[in-house]
Amino acid sequence: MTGLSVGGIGPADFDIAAGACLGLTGPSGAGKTRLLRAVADLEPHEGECRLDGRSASAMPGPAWRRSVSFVAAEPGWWDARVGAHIEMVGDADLDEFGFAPAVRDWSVERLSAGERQRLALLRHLAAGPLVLLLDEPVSHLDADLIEVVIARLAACRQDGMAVIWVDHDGDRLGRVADRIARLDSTGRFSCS
Ligand SMILES: Nc1ncnc2c1ncn2[C@@H]1O[C@H](COP(=O)(O)OP(=O)(O)OP(=O)(O)O)[C@@H](O)[C@H]1O
Repeated sequence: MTGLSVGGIGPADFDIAAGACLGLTGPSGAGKTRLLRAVADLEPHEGECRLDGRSASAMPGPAWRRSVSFVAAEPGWWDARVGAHIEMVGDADLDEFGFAPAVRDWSVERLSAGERQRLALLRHLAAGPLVLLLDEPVSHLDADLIEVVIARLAACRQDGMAVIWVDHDGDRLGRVADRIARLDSTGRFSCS
């Protein structure tokens, strides 16, 4: 990312190698979500994002987002039935994340916050992104499930997927990330 800024947040300059994880933290309202959305080309922004030399501005947004996938803190659902969202997710993956295959027949409405979080993550992973942008991805999970998610993401990183992980928990970021970036309350970006 070069000179990335959105609504007075940034500019942010950083590179992420394949398989690396950048942690992003900062106070509530600093602009972490907006910065992730800018990386995903979901918000008008300045600056340039490149993936393997390809510029986001030279690609249609949906094509960019197939490679650079944003997992929102509150995932969106477009069908009343869970199964419609996870057609590409196998039963073994569901099991790993604590679900029986019958979850496909559940209504989205009945899902708990943590169930939504896990299913949304599985849905994004099934698409095989090169970069995953995670906005507080384990905020609704218990300690055991947090470990499941961390282990799964570590395995994906072994396969080359890069991650930006937004979290308020500095200890957790210290565990999962190679480098920590910070937005302060004025939107100033710094990276260790
Ligand atoms: N489309 C928008 N236009 C203008 N301001 C916005 C827009 N979306 C969000 N904001 C504001 O930008 C600021 C940063 O929001 P953002 O959601 O990125 O913060 P955050 O760092 O992710 O916060 P939190 O840790 O609470 O989730 C907030 O003050 C928010 O109200």
